[in-house]
Amino acid sequence: MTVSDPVVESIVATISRSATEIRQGLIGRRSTVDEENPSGETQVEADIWADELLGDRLRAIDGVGQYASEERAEVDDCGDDPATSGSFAVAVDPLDGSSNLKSNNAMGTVFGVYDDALPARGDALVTAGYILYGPITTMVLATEETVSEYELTGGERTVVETDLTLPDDPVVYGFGGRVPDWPEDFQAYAREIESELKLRYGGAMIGDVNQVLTYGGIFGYPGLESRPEGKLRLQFEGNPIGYIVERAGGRSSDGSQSLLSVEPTELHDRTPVHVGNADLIERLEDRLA
Ligand SMILES: O=P(O)(O)OC[C@H]1O[C@](O)(COP(=O)(O)O)[C@@H](O)[C@@H]1O
Ligand SMILES: [Mg+2]
Ligand SMILES: [Mg+2]
Repeated sequence: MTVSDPVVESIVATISRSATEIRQGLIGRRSTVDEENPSGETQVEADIWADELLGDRLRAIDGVGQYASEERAEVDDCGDDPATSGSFAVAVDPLDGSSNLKSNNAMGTVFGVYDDALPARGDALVTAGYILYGPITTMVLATEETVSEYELTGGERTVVETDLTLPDDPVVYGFGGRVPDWPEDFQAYAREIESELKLRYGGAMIGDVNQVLTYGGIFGYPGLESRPEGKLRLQFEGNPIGYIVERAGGRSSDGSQSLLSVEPTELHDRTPVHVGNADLIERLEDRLA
């Protein structure tokens, strides 16, 4: 199954073909380097390597006007301006959850294809997806039409599900950040959810969101007392995940509105992120109001 726009298909094919290589290249690249990314976080060798690999390949595609990643400070202009031409901007979190490399746990790659210049609102996304490096390498891809799941091996992508939707009856939840750092209203909401659903938290947004897409439920990384803007980045994490979950029939929220309506101010903006079954997100917004 391919995406109807040839440039977007080329972007998706490039990322999915690179995924098996990225997975293989993690070996020997687990240690931290003496560098910080633009969000002030320690980088591991693999973060920088995966960013360079994806950046080189995506910038070479005709019709990609901008490449941006969590690992580089500025937008890389590599073609026509996506705001005024038919070009696309690609925003990537090359390795999501890379601190899990040390303990050898799940990680991912997240991407969003915008038809506007970055930083852009999530409703400018035309496609978004993620790779999950679990026991099997899979890709979840959301387009305007549908959400599909693929298995990736040796550069090939094989469809396993063409119309992925969030199960109606929620089963799992996962919330990031230290509990004492959660604002009181979020703590009260979490107490309710704990009594209804099962905890699933692995410390990589992609792994945790994939649990929610598989079983139904809610994933959240809230605004914290010490950091009201939360931890996750709007362009590289919040928008793509919000788009995917909304396309799959769920909802996304920054605590008061859909992530896709959040107005960005800077490329590396952070935002609280909540995604999951619509009724759970509505309840959350009521509690935080
Ligand atoms: O360790 P914490 O505070 O629970 O944070 C976990 C969150 O941070 C992240 O690892 C941030 O992503 P990066 O690894 O891409 O910086 C998310 O994947 C995850 O949801
Ligand atoms: Mg991430
Ligand atoms: Mg990352």
